[in-house]
This record gives sequence, C-alpha cells and structure tokens, in this order.
Amino acid sequence: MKVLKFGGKSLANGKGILTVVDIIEDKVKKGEQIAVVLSARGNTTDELENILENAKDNLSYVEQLEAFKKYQVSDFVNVDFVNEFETLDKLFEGVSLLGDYSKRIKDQVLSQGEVLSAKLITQLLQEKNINANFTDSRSLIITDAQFGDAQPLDKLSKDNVIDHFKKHNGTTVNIVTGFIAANAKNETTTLGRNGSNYTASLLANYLEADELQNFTHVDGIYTANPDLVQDAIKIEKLSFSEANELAYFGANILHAKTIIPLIEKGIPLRILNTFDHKNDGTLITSKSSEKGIKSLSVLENVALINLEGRGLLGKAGVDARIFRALAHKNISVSIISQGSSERGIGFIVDADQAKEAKLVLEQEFEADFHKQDVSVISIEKEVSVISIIGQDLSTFHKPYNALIKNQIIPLLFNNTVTGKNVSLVVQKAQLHRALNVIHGEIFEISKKINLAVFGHGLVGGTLIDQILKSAKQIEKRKKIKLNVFAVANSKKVLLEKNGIDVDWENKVKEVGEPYQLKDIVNYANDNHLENLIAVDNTASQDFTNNYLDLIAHGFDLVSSNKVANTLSFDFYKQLRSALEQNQKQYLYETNVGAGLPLIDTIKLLHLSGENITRIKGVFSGSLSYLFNTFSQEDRLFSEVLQEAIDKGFTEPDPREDLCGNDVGRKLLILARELDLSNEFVDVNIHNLIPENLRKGEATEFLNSLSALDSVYQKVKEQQKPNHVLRYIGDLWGDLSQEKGTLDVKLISVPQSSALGQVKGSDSIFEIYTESYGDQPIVIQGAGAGSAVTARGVFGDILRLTEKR
Ligand SMILES: NC(=O)C1=CN([C@@H]2O[C@H](COP(=O)(O)OP(=O)(O)OC[C@H]3O[C@@H](n4cnc5c(N)ncnc54)[C@H](OP(=O)(O)O)[C@@H]3O)[C@@H](O)[C@H]2O)C=CC1
Ligand SMILES: N[C@@H](CC=O)C(=O)O
Repeated sequence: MKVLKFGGKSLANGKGILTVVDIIEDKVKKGEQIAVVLSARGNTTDELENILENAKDNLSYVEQLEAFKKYQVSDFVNVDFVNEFETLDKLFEGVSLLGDYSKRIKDQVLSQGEVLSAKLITQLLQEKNINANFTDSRSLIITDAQFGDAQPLDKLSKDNVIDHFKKHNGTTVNIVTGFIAANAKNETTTLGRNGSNYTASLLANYLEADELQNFTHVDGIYTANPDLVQDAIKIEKLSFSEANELAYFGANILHAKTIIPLIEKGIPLRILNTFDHKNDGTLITSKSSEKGIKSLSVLENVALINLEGRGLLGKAGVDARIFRALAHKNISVSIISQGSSERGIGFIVDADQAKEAKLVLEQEFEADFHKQDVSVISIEKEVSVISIIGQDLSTFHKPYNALIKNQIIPLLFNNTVTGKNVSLVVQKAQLHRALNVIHGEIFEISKKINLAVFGHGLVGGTLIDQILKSAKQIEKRKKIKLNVFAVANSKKVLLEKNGIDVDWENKVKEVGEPYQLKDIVNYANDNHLENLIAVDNTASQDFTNNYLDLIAHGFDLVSSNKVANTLSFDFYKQLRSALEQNQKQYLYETNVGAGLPLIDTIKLLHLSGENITRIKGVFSGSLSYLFNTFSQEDRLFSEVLQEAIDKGFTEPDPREDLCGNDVGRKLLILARELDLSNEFVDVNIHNLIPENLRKGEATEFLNSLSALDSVYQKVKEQQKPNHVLRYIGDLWGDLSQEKGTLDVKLISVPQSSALGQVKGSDSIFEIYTESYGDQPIVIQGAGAGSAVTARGVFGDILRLTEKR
C-alpha cells in the first residue's frame, strides 16, 4: 500500500484538481493499492481564517463567504456541499453575534476545508467509476483536546485506522481528510502546522505502507527555495535525519513531527511534483548520503528580542529569569546569542509572540530597569533566520566573508556543537540576496558576479564582447558566472537582471532608458543581485562623482578611466578610505600602459620595501605610434596622427593626448602608487598643441590637424643625425620626500638607445630601484588599443572575483 498526499496548491481549481484526479485514476488502473490524504483546496484555509476574523470584528463577511462557496462548487455541479455550507453559515453567524471565537470554533470552521476537498475528489473519482470512499479522519484520528495543535492518541487512532482500512479494502480507494481529527468527546480538533502531512504519515505508519508520496507544487527538496535562489539544485536522496534537520530548520515542505512516524517504521517518503509526472522527486529513506547534504532553509515570521544592560555583567541567573518568564507564557525561543561579557542577550521568537515576550520581560526586569541595570528590551521584527544545514565552523568563513563583502552583516549567529548547522539572523530586506550569496559559496556551482558596465565605446564595447565570448569557458573553468546586468552610456541604460546577450548594442538603442545612478543601484537591490562590480570605461570626470556612492552601495570598482586617480589628493585619500570602510576593492591596471602589468608590479615592489628611485619611459601608446612612425617615415605629421586616432589609440578627445594631460595623469598615478602626494598641477607638461589650436571644440581641432605639420617637420629636422623623437614621462627626484618631480616632455634620443628602439604603439617603462641599480626593470608592450585595454579591464574583473 502507498499513501498519497496532495497539498492545497495541487488541489486548486483548474489544472491542479484535474491532474490530481488523473494521477489517482492512473494508479488505480495500474492496480496499485493506495490511500489518499488531502489538504483543503487552494487558499481555502486562509480564506476561512479571514472570514472568521471579519465575522468576529463584526465586519461584513457574507459576500466573501459567497465567493468562497462559489470557488468550492466551481464547475462541479453534481457535488453536494449543503451540509458543509450550512455548518459554516451557522458558525460565522454565531461568531459575528458573539464578537469572538474560541480555538474550538476555529477548528470546526477550518475542518470544513478538508471535508469539502475530500468530498469533491471522491465525487470526481466516482464519476470515473472508481470505487472512491470519502473518509472523514475525525472518525479515525483521536487526539487530546488541545484545539489548534492537538496531539494524536496513538493506540486509539491506530486501531481505528486499521479497522477502517480492513472494512474498506480491496478495490476501494479511501479519500481521507488531512489535518482534522476529533477528541474523546467527538469534538473537532486540528493537528496544527503541516497537519495534513502529519495525517498522511500517521496513516502510513499505522498501515505500514511501502511509501508515502507527498505531492506538492515543486519537484522535490532543493538546496534552497528555488523561488528565492535561481541556482538551487534538487536533492535526489537524503536520509531521515538529514530531512529532520531540514524540517526543524524550516524547510517548508516538511515538519519534524511528520517525519517521526515514518522513521519509526522505516517508511520511505518521496516528495513529488503534481505538475511534473516525469520527475522522480526527492526520496527520503533511512540511508545517509556519503558526502552529507548541505541545504539552506529559512525561518520567516520571526522577531529578534534584544535585552541589554550594564548590570547584567557577570550576574548569575539572568538567563534563567529570561527563559523562565518566557516559558511561563509558553513562548518558545529558537536562536540564542550572548556576548561573553554578558552585557546583552539576543534571541529569536515567533513574530506573533514578540510583543508578549517583550511585555513579560519588562515585567520580570522592572526593578532592574529602575536600578538602570537593564537599559534596553527591544524587538526587531524585520528579520529572518537562515540555517545552513550541513555547515560546520571549519569552512564557515567562506559564506560569512562573502556576506560581509556584499554588505550583509548578520545581526547574530550561532552553531550547534555536535551537529553541522550554522544559523544566521539577517535583516528581512537582505534575505533574498543573503541566500544567493551563501548558496553561491557553499555549493560547487558557479558563483554569480553581477557587472554594471558604464561606457560602451571602443574599450567598453570590446570588453562586453570579450566577456560574452568567454563567459561559458570561464564558468566551466573557474565556476564564475559573469552576468552583465547593466550597460550604460551618458544618456541611457539597458537593464537585464539575467544578463545581456549579443544583441546588447541594438537593445541599448531601442529599449535603453534615461537613468540616474540610483536607478541602477535600486535595480540591483530590487533584484537581490549579489557580488556587484561597476566598470567605468568612460573618460568622464562627471562619472567619477558616482564612485563613492557606488562603493557605499556595495559595488567593487574596475576602471580604465584615469580621472578618479588624478583628481585632488584629498579625493584620492577619501576614495581609499571609503573603500576600506566598505571593504570594497578598486582595480585600475589599465590606467597606465593599457594591458601591461605595470601598476601591479610597482605596487608589489613598493609593498615589499624595494626603493623605487625613478620611473621613466614612453607612457602614451598613441604618441608612441605618432613619433615612432613620424621619425621613421617621410610622412606628414597630421596623416600619422589621424592614423593613431583611427586605430583607437587616442583618448576620446585626442587633444588630451597631444596636450600631455594623458601622460601627465599616468605619471601622477604611478607617483601616488609610491605614496607621493603630488597634485596634477605639479606635473611639468610640454604641451604639443600650438597655442592657437588649444581652444574650441574637438571637431574644430580635428579639422585643422594639418596646421601641426610645419611645426613638427621643423622639430624633426633640427635633430642630431640618427636621432628620433620620443614623448616621455619622467618621475624622479628624492622619492622618499612628500613629493617627487614629474616631467612630461618631447625629447630627441639616439635611434640605437632603448627609447629610440621602441616600435609601433608600444609603451616602455624603465623602473629604477635601489637593488637593481643602473639596470632598470623594463616593461614594454602595446600601450594602447581597445582590444588590449579591454583585456586588461577583463583581467581586473577576474582578479576581483577571486578576491571575493
Ligand atoms: N584606448 C585606449 O587604448 C585606452 C583607453 N583607456 C581609457 O578607456 C576609457 C574609454 O575610452 P574609449 O572607449 O576610447 O572611449 P569612447 O569615447 O569610445 O567611449 C566612451 C563611452 O563612455 C560613455 N560615457 C561618457 N560619459 C559618460 C557618463 N557620464 N556616464 C556614462 N557613460 C558615459 C560614452 O557614452 P556616450 O556615447 O553617450 O557619450 C561612451 O559609451 C577612457 O577613459 C580612456 O582613457 C585606458 C587605457 C587605454
Ligand atoms: N590615449 C592613451 C590610451 C591609453 O591609456 C594612450 O595613447 O596611451
């Protein structure tokens, strides 16, 4: 014999109820011996509770009751609900007259839900010529008189069940009401939370069933609630003790008490999906899995009570007083945490008992308040408890660090000493994101990194294409899922929580929306996106005004834009202190030397105590290309310059290169890496643009490039033989002082020198240090170009994902 249990969602009008009838019919036709236990249909129980409250408060409820009846009858014309509807009419009328109701009355009201459900299914099966027998569990399950949460009396109930199933056996399919029972006086009682599941497992136990099949609206038990964690995985098999842990810690399919009758008889429990026949669900047996399972479960509808006071320090018996007072009112405490100094204790109670708990404690500690030994007894209602089942403290730092990096600071946490559980209390508003962050850390599935890309021009656009192209490989190799959820230019943003696709450029144009930064921050929050990184591929100073806000809202930063690092030294420090305060990272390797590993090398040398005495070289890829080509070939200066622009080597406004600002910025960035506090005005810059071309729009300048030809032709011709022009940056002086000397200038060098041999758009950096003496460390390679720069930005993103 198998016991089948169907939940409320499976029995709702429409597809649900018809599928349930099909499942039962199918099993009967296959000759399987089954008993069926049913919950009330759809939202029936909530509806009845609601009508009851309205009747009690003397609000009009008749219309609601009629709608309720209409739902129950639906299209099922042959079914006779006269008795049940009359009972409900009378009960609600009485409650309305009295203005109150007892738990006993409530049980009578709610019980009608299961009766209506079982009567209907019986009728529908009979119409299909199945020998279905409506079975009111009040004649089977006998309980104590604790209305609302009655305890079954095993011996009596078992005898009743066995007798009934002996009488109605063979081809009969008993359709049993779940949840409801009766006390010794034959008054209706109910079995409390998860009552229908409890009825089913009691029946399975008494009848020594082969299996209990619990039909729900989900495919089985998941590593986390799939409604909250998209990447949650179905658990194929688990043991009763693992299921018990899950049930205790709030997995909403199971409740601990429903499992015990199954454990007692070793009856397997299968969690199945009514709406997906092909799925095998989750099988729960007495056998433990080898690796042990891990799962996240959540307790909602809880409140955190906090009791604090200096007078609690070292005083014996305070905890005993708290728990005695609470126990007296039948208030159960779950998670508890106490500081070693005993100045405060926090604990979790059911939300609907929180007010009473506070009141009880205020009474208990009244005298201590007067003596100012207790200063605070507060309730925090907007909290949830996450339990990581299967987690011990040896690896707990992983999810914990990930939470902190995502700005989720648990209010309290505790662990079990022998078992493997860690529970955390978090703000309710952060629950969704917290679950995803923990889930990404503890399971061997991909960790999601959510990227907002600002600027999709040459560098930004190339970066997005590179990410989309390599995302699958990276996910496979490194278990990191790169999800670009926002792409923005100066006017519009495209937002896609599940990540943009190859058609992103058209979409930005077609469905992109005007935005402010807060829209993107809110979007990330509303969609509970974790592991946030903002990537700045603009050249905009305005955009850098957003950095502090982004950091405060939990974003790490990656930037090819050099501006933020070259604003005032005060801002430079402010930015770093905001990063430290918020435990955020900022990577900008491409700020100097595009994709070359320069900043990292300098940082490491400096950190290791190596004294850097000078950094000199060709810092600009575009100006390198310009002067290398112009010195070598007999061509017009303007023609070669235009080529550098066309190849994407220059800044969005090429005057930034030619006026020396770009090299000046790079030099300043390196100086600041060495802890020098130079300002941009300290950089001595040789501006390559003649005075008369410096003002006006960029387009005007681009139209008059030929005006540069005669100027630079002359400079070229005035050189010594076998010399070439190079535009260099030079950081020198006593670098142990507060400031160094920073020069940006055009020089003529022998063609055979290291600088003279630089080719194409290569940059070259000579790093002189005390240990290396006259022989500098040389870093040379492509110093500009969208592909190498985007690759460098990509590298920074991946480096950040590893730091998370
Ligand atoms: N090219 C190279 O070799 C290297 C470049 N870099 C740096 O890369 C950055 C990007 O250069 P590049 O791709 O050539 O520039 P582009 O001009 O091609 O692209 C700039 C992008 O930024 C957007 N943008 C401008 N202002 C804002 C703003 N306030 N908010 C949001 N988006 C904005 C632009 O949008 P819109 O079209 O609406 O203006 C555009 O999409 C620069 O900072 C540059 O210094 C660094 C190393 C090497
Ligand atoms: N315009 C810059 C680009 C890289 O920073 C350059 O030419 O080097």
